[in-house]
Amino acid sequence: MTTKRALISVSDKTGIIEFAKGLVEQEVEIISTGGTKAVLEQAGISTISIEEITDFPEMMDGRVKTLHPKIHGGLLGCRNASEHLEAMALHKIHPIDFVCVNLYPFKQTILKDNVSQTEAIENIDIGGPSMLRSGAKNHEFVTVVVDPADYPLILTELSEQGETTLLTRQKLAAKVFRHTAAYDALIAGYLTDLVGETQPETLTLTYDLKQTLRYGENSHQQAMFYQDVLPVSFSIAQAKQLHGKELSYNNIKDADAAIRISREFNQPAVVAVKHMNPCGIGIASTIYEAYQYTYAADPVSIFGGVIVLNREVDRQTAEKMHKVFLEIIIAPSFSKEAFELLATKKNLRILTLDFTKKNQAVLDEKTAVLGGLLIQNQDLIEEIAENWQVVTKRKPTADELAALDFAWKAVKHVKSNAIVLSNNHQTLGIGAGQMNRVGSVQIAIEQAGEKVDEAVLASDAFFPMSDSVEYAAKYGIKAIVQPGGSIKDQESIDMADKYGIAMVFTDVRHFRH
Ligand SMILES: NC(=O)c1ncn([C@@H]2O[C@H](COP(=O)(O)O)[C@@H](O)[C@H]2O)c1NC=O
Repeated sequence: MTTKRALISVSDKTGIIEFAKGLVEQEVEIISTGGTKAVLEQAGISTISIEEITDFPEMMDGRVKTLHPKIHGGLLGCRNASEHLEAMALHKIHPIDFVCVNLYPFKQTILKDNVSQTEAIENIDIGGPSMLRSGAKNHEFVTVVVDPADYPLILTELSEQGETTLLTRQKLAAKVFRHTAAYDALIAGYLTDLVGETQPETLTLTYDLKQTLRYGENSHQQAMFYQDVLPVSFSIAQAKQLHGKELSYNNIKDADAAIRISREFNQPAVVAVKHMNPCGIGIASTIYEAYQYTYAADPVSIFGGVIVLNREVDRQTAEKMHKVFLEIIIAPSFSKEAFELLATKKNLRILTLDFTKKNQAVLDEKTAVLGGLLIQNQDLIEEIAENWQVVTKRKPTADELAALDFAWKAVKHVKSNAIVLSNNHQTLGIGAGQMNRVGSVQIAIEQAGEKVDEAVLASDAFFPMSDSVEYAAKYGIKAIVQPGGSIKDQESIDMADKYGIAMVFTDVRHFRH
């Protein structure tokens, strides 16, 4: 019987000495490449160098070392096919039964600051994936391992039954193909970005499992949370949980919605979200005041809400939040006293987020549909209120203009048809997700109650007819911001003029479906 052989060639040397020792104990011979060989020999494990097998030196800065028929023949030859065995005998190819390879650190390289293109390209591993793929293809006979976490499983099976099981080899092969596919996807993404290709004919995305969730939107749905393989700092995926129960599927979606809204504001701002819509947004000169505005915006809906504050949470603000049942609080930091107080609630999820990276958000937005994936740029268009077009006889006052600006920032985050009523620092009424626009106007006005007197109105898209303006006028709304663009714009303008409403057109629509 031929001696079993393992080929070890790893960039990440974690656990490799123990693994190699374990293989040697099972009378497996080891072949290894330059750096790996040095590490193993230093640990007293003798190995066959790759050059001895290939009869070629490692060359071209390591670009060519294992790319040789003596290696790939040893990995790919079927041990039960007479032709293959004859070819192996003829060409003196010794079978290789184990491949242990992990790849050049391409991801870590491109994540470095100011990395050169040359360095990135040099970190594209060619020989490694080739061996992994050869071994994985021939998993009927070959055990292939890419993840150090799997070394113990292999050693256990070898010591218990003298070989790995077919099922283990199949599982390891599947893992290898996932790994090489993700590795290549990252390289493809890097080069695609480099050449500025924005509409590739094939989309190769890769995400890493962050968390297996207890369930999905409902308890009978299975769910997982995958994160971008290149971390996005200002995101729920990278927020750090300091306290509380594990995030649920719905928590993650709501937190994401709240984080996106908080991107709109530079001054102290507090955002409260329920079911992916804001139920209150407040801005002020202090975070304490901003929270009070947010709470007062809708003291009923905030119950069970997700709160994002863009400044450190102090004791005073924490005391206020402590009085309310909240699911999640996210902020850049918490004072010691604030944290201690909030953490007395066992289940309350408390997270920190790096607000210094607020503007480094990803540019693309992906939405799964049955059988496909939609991709668009994020709705990050920069708008300047001074450039809006006043279409009515009356111009908005400076105070109304500030309120319209605030309402406009809020309405783009409300599910369409979206209407927001606000003053210049606080939402007062939010009408979300109605199938007709006037329905959203009615809900927002009803919610604002008596505060409708101090409110301006923002509509995420144009009014198809004048009924919304008429309804708003009846309740005393003094100013409106909307994109304009309806064939019946003039009817809405006439209606606004009739009631002395100041109306501006932004020429930009903010649907959110
Ligand atoms: N060129 C080759 O033939 C080749 N064969 C193996 N490698 C890689 O070289 C690394 C190990 O090198 P070393 O043992 O010299 O530290 C591994 O990440 C392995 O995937 C290669 N490098 C790049 O393609």
